[in-house]
Amino acid sequence: MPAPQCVSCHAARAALRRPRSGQALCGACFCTAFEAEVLHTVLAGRLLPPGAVVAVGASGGKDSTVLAHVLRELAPRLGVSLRLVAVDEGISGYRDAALAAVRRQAARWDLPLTVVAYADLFGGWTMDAVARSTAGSGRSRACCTFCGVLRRRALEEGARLVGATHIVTGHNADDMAETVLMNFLRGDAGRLARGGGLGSRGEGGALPRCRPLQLASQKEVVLYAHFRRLDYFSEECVYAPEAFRGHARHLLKLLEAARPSAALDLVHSAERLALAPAARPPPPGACSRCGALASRALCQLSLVTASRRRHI
Ligand SMILES: Nc1ncnc2c1ncn2[C@@H]1O[C@H](COP(=O)(O)OP(=O)(O)OP(=O)(O)O)[C@@H](O)[C@H]1O
Repeated sequence: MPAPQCVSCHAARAALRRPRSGQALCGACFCTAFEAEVLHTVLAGRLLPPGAVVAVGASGGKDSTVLAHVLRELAPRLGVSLRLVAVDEGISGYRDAALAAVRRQAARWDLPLTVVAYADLFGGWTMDAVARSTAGSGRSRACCTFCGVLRRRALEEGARLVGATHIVTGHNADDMAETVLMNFLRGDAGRLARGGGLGSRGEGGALPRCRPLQLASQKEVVLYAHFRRLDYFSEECVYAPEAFRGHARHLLKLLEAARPSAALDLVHSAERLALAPAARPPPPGACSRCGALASRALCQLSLVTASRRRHI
């Protein structure tokens, strides 16, 4: 049976059915609709004001590749300029290939790229060194949590280096739904209380951050990359199989099989669960050792480096 006609242009054959709505669209109309939805997310949420210098966290993966491409399309209408900032965590057998993809993208899109490395920012520490130092200690499964904290700091440094006023990352609806599930499963009331808004205005002097793809499903991000023929790096980080996130991902897939809107429902639930400002836990303070943002007395980096010193 031939494919149905695209319900938007009525000229081309449909190439897909949108996973949530079931709408049959051709590739070109799907990409136009996807870009319009991201534009709406940015404008309705007032995420990026005209004149903003936007640092795009570029990992080389599908989400940040799609984000950079869409924002580049929308930049003239939004009145913003873009810089790519990539973080080299020092993960051999993984990050070098991903960085090569980011370099190809920067050249293809003619966007300035800055690479910041953990080793330069954190006294010679790379993720490989952290993983070696925690191996067998029962803390190795926390590698991804730890890396996430350092990456946040590194992205902030990189963004400041290029004169950015805002930071954007490629987290999509599935990523956010997994995080909500993880916060529930860990009983992390503090994070749940902060809710799942589209970004932060910049607590404690940090640059404002936002996630313009937060309402887009992973499937549609992949479809967009396919129809726009984007070149991205698709391998998983070598430390990811140990991460708790994998269980949340599995759980989300089961939920989506029964209820296709499960990921977006979880994202919206997190927004509704956000507590009134007065009932929220206090905002993060400063690490007593290095002064970085921290929700406890010592930040994650100080905790790891302090315990490493004790072992020596
Ligand atoms: N090494 C990095 N350098 C710069 N930004 C990063 C890096 N790793 C992650 N990010 C940012 O954080 C977002 C979410 O991170 P995640 O770990 O899901 O990335 P990924 O799976 O490697 O790639 P992607 O999300 O781009 O497909 C990315 O979309 C990107 O914007």
